[in-house]
Amino acid sequence: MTIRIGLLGYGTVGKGVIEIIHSHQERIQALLGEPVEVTGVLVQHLKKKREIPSSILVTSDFDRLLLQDIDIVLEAIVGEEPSFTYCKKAIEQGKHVVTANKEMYAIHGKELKELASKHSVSVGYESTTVAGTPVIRTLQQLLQVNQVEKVEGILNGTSNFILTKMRQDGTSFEQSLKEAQQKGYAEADPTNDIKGYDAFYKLMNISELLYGKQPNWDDVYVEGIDRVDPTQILEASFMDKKIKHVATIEWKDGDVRASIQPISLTEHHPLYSIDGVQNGVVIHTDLAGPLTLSGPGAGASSTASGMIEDFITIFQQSYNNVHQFQ
Ligand SMILES: NC(=O)C1=CN([C@@H]2O[C@H](COP(=O)(O)OP(=O)(O)OC[C@H]3O[C@@H](n4cnc5c(N)ncnc54)[C@H](OP(=O)(O)O)[C@@H]3O)[C@@H](O)[C@H]2O)C=CC1
Ligand SMILES: N[C@@H](CC=O)C(=O)O
Repeated sequence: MTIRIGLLGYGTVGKGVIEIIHSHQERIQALLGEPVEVTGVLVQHLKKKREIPSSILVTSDFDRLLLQDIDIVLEAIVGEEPSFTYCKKAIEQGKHVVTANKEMYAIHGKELKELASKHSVSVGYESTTVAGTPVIRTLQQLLQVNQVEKVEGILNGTSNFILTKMRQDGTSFEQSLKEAQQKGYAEADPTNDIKGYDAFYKLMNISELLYGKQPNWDDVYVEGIDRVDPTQILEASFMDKKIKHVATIEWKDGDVRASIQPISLTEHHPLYSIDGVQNGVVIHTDLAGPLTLSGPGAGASSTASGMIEDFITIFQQSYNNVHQFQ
């Protein structure tokens, strides 16, 4: 039998997913024992020209996609809605879901997981947070015994790319943002990237995983990189420091505290050397000590890789009759 995938979105990430399924078909089939096929792709603008094989249904009607008898939905569209409605509907019809949509997941992740558990399916969300760099997987693994006291992270590829270009090459903010958009790092509307909200949603997903709750959103200080001045970057460089956009979450005084802001770091900080589109997290644990994990924070290949890894894990678990990611 073939495993049938319904893909939501054919932008940077959606295209990356199709490419990996095509280029790694043999490997995936060896892992799952069955061939894998994308049977339908959901898009917003049907008239856009795309190079999608004619065997794949291209539609803007989600119900039509569901009629394709799919086993799993890979969701790579943008924003809270209609993403949440589609994921919910898919789960209610017994389909697994993998999402890269950090905003939707920060708002509705908990509800989706509970619903998935009721319907004996799974939800994967690795790519919501630092693309395909396995931050979620690593935290899930650590949580078995360790207590994670604090996580500090550079969580937005676009912001780190821009700050690095401004510092290393003296490129303007505007030009660096343009390059980040051309490379597929920035969102089509980059407001959330440069104002810190993209990192905020990722941090909320980490919070939910670590502490089973999120801080009150109004209590979280969120500042983006849009007001960082080239002279501040230069002044930091003169003192051998780098300005980095750092998101922090910790358990303090019986509650979760979080903040997101540009901070000047010395070379002794583990996030100091993380440049360009690379992101990184420092995980402070009680037993394993501080651990640093870094990798690409954005881009087609990395993000699609995270989604495919989730997809494989879900089917391996379902063969073993285990459901539900943490
Ligand atoms: N780019 C990256 O590096 C990363 C992205 N993500 C997340 O992945 C998701 C996709 O990102 P990305 O591929 O960059 O985005 P793009 O803007 O490149 O592509 C978005 C795709 O979604 C489709 N789409 C948007 N809204 C709707 C809708 N209402 N109904 C149906 N289709 C819709 C668009 O259709 P059409 O083509 O017709 O316009 C397009 O194909 C986002 O949630 C993003 O935050 C996560 C990690 C990294
Ligand atoms: N726009 C995001 C994409 C990945 O989540 C970023 O730049 O980090």
